[in-house]
Amino acid sequence: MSDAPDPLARLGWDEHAAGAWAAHRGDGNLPGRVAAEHRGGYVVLAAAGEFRGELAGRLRKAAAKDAMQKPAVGDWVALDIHAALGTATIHTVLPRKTVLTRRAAGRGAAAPQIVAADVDSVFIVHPLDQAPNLRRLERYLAITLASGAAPVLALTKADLVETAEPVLSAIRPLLARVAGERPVPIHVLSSVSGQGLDELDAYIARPQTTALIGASGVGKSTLINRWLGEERLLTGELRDDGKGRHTTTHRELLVLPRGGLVIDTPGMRELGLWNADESVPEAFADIAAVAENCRFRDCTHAHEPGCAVVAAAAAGTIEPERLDSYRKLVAELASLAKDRETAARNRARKADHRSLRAFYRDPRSRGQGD
Ligand SMILES: Nc1nc2c(ncn2[C@@H]2O[C@H](COP(=O)(O)OP(=O)(O)OP(=O)(O)O)[C@@H](O)[C@H]2O)c(=O)[nH]1
Ligand SMILES: [Zn+2]
Repeated sequence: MSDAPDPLARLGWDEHAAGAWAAHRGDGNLPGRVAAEHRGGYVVLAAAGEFRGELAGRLRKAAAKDAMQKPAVGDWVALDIHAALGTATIHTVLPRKTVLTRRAAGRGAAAPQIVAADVDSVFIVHPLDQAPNLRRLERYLAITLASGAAPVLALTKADLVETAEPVLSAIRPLLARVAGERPVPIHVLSSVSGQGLDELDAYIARPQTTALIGASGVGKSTLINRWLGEERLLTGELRDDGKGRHTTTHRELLVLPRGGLVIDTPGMRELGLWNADESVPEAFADIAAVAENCRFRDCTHAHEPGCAVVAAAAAGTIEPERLDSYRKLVAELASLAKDRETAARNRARKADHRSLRAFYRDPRSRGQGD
């Protein structure tokens, strides 16, 4: 690519985006990318600059019915730009290349929430000064694999430990069992000393988009600030002394000096599985391979006769913790499926009630919301 890329290339415009856009060329709209979502609306980036985005009526209605249709940070969208007002109407979300999705937080909600769209890699961030929570890493891995983006393990705060070896040897076996052609890369980093940062150039150069996930305080914002070359994001320290700068506490797509783009995902406590039916077995390829030999296809590997997984655990070829973790994620997927069924039934029932009320012109239905 040339030294002076066209403005869309600066937003991560790639073959996929160009292909997705082809269907919209000629309808008068312009392509743009969702950089942030606020309570009242969106921030979108386009070739002509940054605009305040709002949803077109039709898209608003579709998004209210189905959360996956709602524009998310990272999405390419078709815009009607009102340059004089600094605003843009978002008409369409272009077909996504990848989508990182979690189950919306909160009790009983059987709805998805998009964490980031159209990312190429997802950095799963873990600090070296903490013992790795393998269960948590397995969950991050399953969610990342489900997104279609490439998982990368970023081990931060290398300056705080003498050696990364204990954490590496705990994590390596877990990553070695992930199905797929490419092994999951591991990077040992420090945003303080700069160690390992030059290994990351491939992820943060044009036209790559990278999302960072991980618990609070693992060093996501600090790493992004390093990439930005400025203290743009609010980090733990800044938060403590409460200095006001251009800071952010929400998901935001940022353009990096090297031409890549990055999405921070601060403050995400829960990462419930959503579309992970296939990626959980992918993250547990070792157990999934053994499970092929279970007597029942829908074996939960708990108490069924002829369970090959339980037999392998008894024989010591599968670690009990790993089996336990796998079972928990499989159970979470099963309960999600049940909650989704219930939610769908309730929606259908509500629709029936509405049409019945309309049919009988029930006076109670007048002036009463539901
Ligand atoms: N020693 C050391 N400290 C670091 C490093 N990276 C981050 N920190 C510190 O760790 C703390 C948390 O870092 P953040 O970057 O705010 O963590 P975060 O992952 O963005 O956290 P949330 O925004 O809450 O999700 C801050 O005090 C940082 O200064 C590092 O490489 N070395
Ligand atoms: Zn079984």
